[in-house]
Amino acid sequence: MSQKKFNNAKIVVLGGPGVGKTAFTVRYITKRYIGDYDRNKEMMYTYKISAPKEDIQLEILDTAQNSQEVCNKHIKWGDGFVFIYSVTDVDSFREACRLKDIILKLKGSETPIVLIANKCDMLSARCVTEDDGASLAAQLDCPKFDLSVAEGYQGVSEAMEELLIQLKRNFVKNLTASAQSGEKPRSKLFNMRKVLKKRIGRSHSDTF
Ligand SMILES: Nc1nc2c(ncn2[C@@H]2O[C@H](COP(=O)(O)OP(=O)(O)OP(=O)(O)O)[C@@H](O)[C@H]2O)c(=O)[nH]1
Repeated sequence: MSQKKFNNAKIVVLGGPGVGKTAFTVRYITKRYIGDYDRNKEMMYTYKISAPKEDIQLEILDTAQNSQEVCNKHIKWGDGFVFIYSVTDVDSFREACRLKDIILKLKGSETPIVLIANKCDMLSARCVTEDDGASLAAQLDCPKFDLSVAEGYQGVSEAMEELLIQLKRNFVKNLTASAQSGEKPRSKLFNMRKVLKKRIGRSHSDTF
């Protein structure tokens, strides 16, 4: 890892069909809810957060329904994950449980994740209980946000803030771990000097 500051992160928004992945992403970036989105379309967004010390550049991948192979590729690419299910759709909750197993296998248990129980405004259509969601969050060891992307920006913003906190914590931890193992990030100049030294050494030995 050569990056010394937490100034960028790759986030993947995952979930079953129609759970509100695009609505969530667009709400976070624009604060708006349009209500009618291109269905099953994968989109990559870049979004800059202004922070006091340094801006943070986010790449946010709003996924579509993909083959398992593509889904695994996205998971390997991401640093942090937003798992969305709809409280009105049991299948989407099962999909979140399935994704949990894949994430734990591919990325390990310390991966930054937030779990989103979306469409809480649809009270009479609710079929996934808060307890079901809480149990999944416990298995993932991650915070859960019960919200309605349709109704407001606040929950979305809080969930993303929490994910950023986890991402930063993970970044610092990895940096500390690599410093302790003596694996210092090398500058380009350092590497060039090393190559030059080797070359000079070789040409000296060629002359004898
Ligand atoms: N009632 C309600 N509808 C929502 C909410 N969030 C999203 N929707 C609606 O759910 C539908 C699907 O939303 P999308 O954001 O397209 O969902 P998606 O997960 O990106 O869908 P795919 O990419 O097709 O899998 C749209 O009609 C949204 O308006 C919500 O919080 N409440």
